Amino acid sequence: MADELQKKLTPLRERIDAIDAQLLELLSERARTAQAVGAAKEDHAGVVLRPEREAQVIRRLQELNGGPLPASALAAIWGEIMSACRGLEQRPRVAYLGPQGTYSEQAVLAHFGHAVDADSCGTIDEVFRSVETRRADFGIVPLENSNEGAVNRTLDLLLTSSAKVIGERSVPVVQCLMTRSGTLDGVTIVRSHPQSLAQCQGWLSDHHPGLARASAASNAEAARLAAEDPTVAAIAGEQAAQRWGLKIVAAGIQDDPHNRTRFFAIGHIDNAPSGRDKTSLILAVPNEAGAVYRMLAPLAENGVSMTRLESRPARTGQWEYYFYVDIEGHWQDPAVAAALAALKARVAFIKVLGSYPVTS
Ligand SMILES: C=C(O[C@@H]1C=C(C(=O)O)C=C[C@H]1O)C(=O)O
Repeated sequence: MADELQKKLTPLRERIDAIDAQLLELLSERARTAQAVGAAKEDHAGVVLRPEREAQVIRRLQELNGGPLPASALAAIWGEIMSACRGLEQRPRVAYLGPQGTYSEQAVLAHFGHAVDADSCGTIDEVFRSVETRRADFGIVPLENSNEGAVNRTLDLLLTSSAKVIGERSVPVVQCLMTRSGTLDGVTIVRSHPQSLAQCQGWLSDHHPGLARASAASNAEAARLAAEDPTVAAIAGEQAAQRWGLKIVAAGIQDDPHNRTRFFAIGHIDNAPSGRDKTSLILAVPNEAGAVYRMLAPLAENGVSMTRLESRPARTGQWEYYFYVDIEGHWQDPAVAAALAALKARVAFIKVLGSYPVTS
């Protein structure tokens, strides 16, 4: 029986080895060609990383794809290929909310691939500062969670920052309860980022109503604390358990199984249109009847779809708000440009945070 299987496997494995050798040859040729592009850019002081071009490379292959690999697999594979290719020219330094093992770190790798120097920061403020002072080329900041809504600190910092939004990345969130021993024996407190505690509050109340809850600066920081103290459990992603040597007590404990967090990539580059883009704006209008309606009318009049609307108090004490709006299209697209021109004439304040390729 084993012989029979071996007889079938041997030629198939030989075929895979031969294909891999061919792939390697092609990948090496691709890398050399990308290096030539890099050299040409250097001659013209161009930026190495071009998000719109990378989005187009992936979309073209997804269109060509006849299966069996799914579109998401092509995006992951070519994302890494392009990361490795541009890494030969320049590894971008990317600041994120650390420590290692956070979903922000996962978003860094999903967005930029592994050929990066990922720079862990203690706070979202520090991520912004790092990008603003050009210590980092890019930053990854959490923007919204499908369960808990906006990350207010990020919204507030976007208002005043000189950094532009250069990309978006959505990461599935699978929360796990973890401890040093893999059990809750002797555990009195569970720690996590407040958003994560909120995402698991139903499960915690049902399964461990007696466990005290306390906040931590990040999920991975909670994991680090749990690694130091056997009376502490943490809620974090699986990668944090690996990073801090913890064992998982229960996995997938978030109240919504489809929980995702959306991140913004921030930096100083201006993306050209990729063909399928979004633009993020901040708007403010006078505090008077019909103002929000008038604010949004230019979008509808120009056939521009709004994909997100969020408000934050302007902190003037007068019930004034900033509106965070995402629209479909690039600021250079004629319909978007017309809508923005009309908006500028109507609103008290407008800031275009950036246009960037849609990543699905
Ligand atoms: C090679 C280039 O530079 C980088 C690498 C890319 C790639 O490997 O395909 C694509 C865009 C850039 O981020 C290019 O601009 O074409």
